[in-house]
Amino acid sequence: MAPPTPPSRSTQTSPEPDPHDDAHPALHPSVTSVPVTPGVHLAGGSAYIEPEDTREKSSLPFDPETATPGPSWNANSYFAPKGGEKDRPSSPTEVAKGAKSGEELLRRLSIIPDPSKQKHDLADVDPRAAHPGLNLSGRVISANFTVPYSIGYSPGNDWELNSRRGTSALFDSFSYLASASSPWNHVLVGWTGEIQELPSARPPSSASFRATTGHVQPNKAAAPIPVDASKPPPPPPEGIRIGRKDRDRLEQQLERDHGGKVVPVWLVDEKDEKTDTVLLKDQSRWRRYAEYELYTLFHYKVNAPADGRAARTSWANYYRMNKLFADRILELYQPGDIIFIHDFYLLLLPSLLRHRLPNIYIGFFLHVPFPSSEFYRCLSRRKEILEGLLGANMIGFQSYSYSRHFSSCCTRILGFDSSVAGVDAYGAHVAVDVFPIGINAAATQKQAYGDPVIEEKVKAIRELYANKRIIVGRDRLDSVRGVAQKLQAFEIFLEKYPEWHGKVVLVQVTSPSSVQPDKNEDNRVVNKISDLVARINGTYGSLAYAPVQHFPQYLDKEEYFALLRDADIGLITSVRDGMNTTSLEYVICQKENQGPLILSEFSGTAGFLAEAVHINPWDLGGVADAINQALQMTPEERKEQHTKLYKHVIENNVQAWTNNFLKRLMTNLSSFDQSFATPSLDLTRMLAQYKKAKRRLFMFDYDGTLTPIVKDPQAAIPSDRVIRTLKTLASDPANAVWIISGRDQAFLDEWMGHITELGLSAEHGSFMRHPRSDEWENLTEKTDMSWQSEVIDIFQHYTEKTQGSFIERKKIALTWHYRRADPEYGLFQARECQKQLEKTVGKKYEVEVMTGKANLEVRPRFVNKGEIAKRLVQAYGEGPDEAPDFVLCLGDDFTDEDMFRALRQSNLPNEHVFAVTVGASSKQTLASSHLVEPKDVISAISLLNGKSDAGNVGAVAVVEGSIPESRL
Ligand SMILES: O=P(O)(O)OC[C@H]1O[C@@H](O)[C@H](O)[C@@H](O)[C@@H]1O
Repeated sequence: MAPPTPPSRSTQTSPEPDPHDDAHPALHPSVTSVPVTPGVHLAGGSAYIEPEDTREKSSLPFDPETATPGPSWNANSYFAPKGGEKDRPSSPTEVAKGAKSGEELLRRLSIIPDPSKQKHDLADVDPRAAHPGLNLSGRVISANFTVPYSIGYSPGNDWELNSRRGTSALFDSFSYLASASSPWNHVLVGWTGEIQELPSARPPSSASFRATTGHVQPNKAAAPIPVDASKPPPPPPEGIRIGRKDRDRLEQQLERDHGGKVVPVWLVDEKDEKTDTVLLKDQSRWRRYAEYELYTLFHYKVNAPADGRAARTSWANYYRMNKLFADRILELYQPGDIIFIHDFYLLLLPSLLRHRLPNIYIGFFLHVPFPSSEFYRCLSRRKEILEGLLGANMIGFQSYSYSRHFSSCCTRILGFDSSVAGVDAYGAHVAVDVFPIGINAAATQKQAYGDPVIEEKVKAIRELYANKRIIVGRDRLDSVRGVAQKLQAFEIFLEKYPEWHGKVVLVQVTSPSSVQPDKNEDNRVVNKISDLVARINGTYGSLAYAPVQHFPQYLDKEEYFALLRDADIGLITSVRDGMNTTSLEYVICQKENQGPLILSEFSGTAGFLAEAVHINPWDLGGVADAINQALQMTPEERKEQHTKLYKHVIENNVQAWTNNFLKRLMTNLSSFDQSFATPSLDLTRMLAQYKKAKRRLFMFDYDGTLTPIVKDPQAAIPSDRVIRTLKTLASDPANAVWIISGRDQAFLDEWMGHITELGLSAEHGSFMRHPRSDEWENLTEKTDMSWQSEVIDIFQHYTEKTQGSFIERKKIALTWHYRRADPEYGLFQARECQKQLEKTVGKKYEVEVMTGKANLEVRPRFVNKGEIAKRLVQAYGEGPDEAPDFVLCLGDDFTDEDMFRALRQSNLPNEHVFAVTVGASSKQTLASSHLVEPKDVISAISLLNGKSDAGNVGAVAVVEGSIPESRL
């Protein structure tokens, strides 16, 4: 089949702006405020500067020497905005200026396509070509908490859009997706962020230099931003009112003025329908739950118990925010789009989307750490968050340990089967994988080395710190960044290695945090850092020398790159960190100097940069020693280390990361595509055959089929609804209804014995009780049972080793249960036990060792549920008017596969047999269809009984993988 052809935009010649046209991204400047120029209609919505990386194929890695930077939406967006003319986007007039011919002019204005800058020949490089079955639209809709701008509003005027600081790697990924270098069309959906009203009267920010050393200010022209000034000024108490015209204007600006289409999500407090005006009051409330609860806990910090009402409100806001994102995305969605959701602000979005569009393709990436289950389980909304995420088809993490923690939480908290490859949830397989994010390496290199201003600064900083070795650190103001640990380790270094006094400086830049979990903590961190700096400089400094140069500010980008280039050591001591982009930028900037990188093993980057010097930031003496060793590395050692690091950062750049994620998502979508998976039970067909049939046979497993699996097997008793449903079914004389279970006679008698119309089979077919009879037939009477004592001994051994496990002794079969034990340890022990049983009793006797749901069972090989199924079918006779003309067989585990096998081997026509497994559609099974859980089984039987609530089962199929809203 030919690969789906994405809507071709590169051949667009219409002068009318096409709202879906994102083929011509603008090279995103650091500050933009572009009016929509009346009378100038440009393809793609605005004039653009083609990113220089159009030659860069998506088949990465590329050659760092020749590669040029990709478009940079906010490349290094944490830099102080400059606002100068050269940073403004080019107006159409400016773009047109240098054109040497009419054709070039039209090309520059994007009115006709530039052949050298078209998207690649998709058949050659498009990864979608490998997955024709997915019917992809060719578009990626990214969902990120905010758009890449800080937005300023002045009623009636163009909106002011300033590059948003932080998450530069992610914004570069969006930029890449929107560029001509990627085969995708791209739309970014994000909140506007806290909109600031711009009254002309408002005085400019009174930023002042607050370096705590007071000794050196690297560049007076840089606009250092004091930490406290980073937060937007509080909105006026009555809030900000925004009318429809102004909102439309922002949407137009965002749609036309950037490297891809941006669609804002409006999070508002009130809306006046009459005037179509929205009111924004407490704008920060949308981030509160994510930043106060999730960010904190995901970084292994616990908040003090808070007032319950406030917690409920912030959760409600979080849910609502996710819901509004879902609404916005669904307005844009076209079948075949891929939804790529980012980070901890949008953890509920996957399921909210899946709930409404069951077949939507969703990838999710978590940029921050995911904590171990021991920590995660402290979260009060732990279930809802996991369930929200499990609506995705694939979930990506920065490092292997985070992905393992996640899978483990799904098993421990939700009871889902999981492995390192993924989680089986709600009848679907959710893939889990690791994708450490990179940076736009080529762009960083070009910026750091191509600019004469930077060259000058490199010289100036060198002169400033002449004869000194520079250790550089740049971190956000947040206790998890480990700045205090860094300073303490540096203090120990100075104490332990006095030979370095006067010869080493630590230049530490601390920029404001991108999240606002706790103001008090911010202040505590600021005070602690100030105290440490003062103490170190007081103890080891002099009038001419301050060992710590601390700058609590954003640095101008030229200064930042110059500093990274001048440094002799990069020092990262985060105590918890998803991915540290400073360390990657440092590696690029050290192309000439080849300085070593000291990196905390608690940063997600450590797994990515295995060649760096890894340290434990809590081991202050160890960090001090690492600094000393790094300072003494020979040029050969430095070169060897740096070459490896550099290659790694260049090859695993953000473009490669983006491509990798999407490629893996598509592979997963293809392998778990519904056409390969077990289909849902076709209720209509089943009902039609049921109505036609005259001799009907029903075979139901019990645990996991008619009742859910619970911690205590004795507590798995049939509900009133199950009993009534079975009774009604069995009361039809045309129906033979059997329960075929691994349970013993006593249990089946106790709970279902009173329904005399039912047939019962206990212990996997060892015993049978026919309908309307009290007698149990023993099919194993003559069997040698000497194996039992040996099995008991082995089970006993594992019971002693596995807290919470226990043995169930039945007449014939023996079961070892670990469902009350630690799920992961229990599973591990069960595998060991199984191996031992198979090597010993399994070889000596005719017995089978079977894995069940959190249990292991041993029983004689010749008795199994398949034999019973065979018997029951044969009991009708073989002739066309004798054999059952409707068979419904339901089971959930390995032991039930014997029944499905027996039915496959029978001579019954396929259309008369409904072999149904209960569980994930991805499960390996001999059944021909599946239902998700026991309640769907009861709904399906009710449908045959003619009960109206049977409709639920259809709904279950539709909302597979979604969270019930009531749980939220
Ligand atoms: O075959 P079923 O009904 O799924 O039961 C499987 C097992 O389920 C367990 O819960 C019982 O304790 C076992 O005795 C039984 O064998």
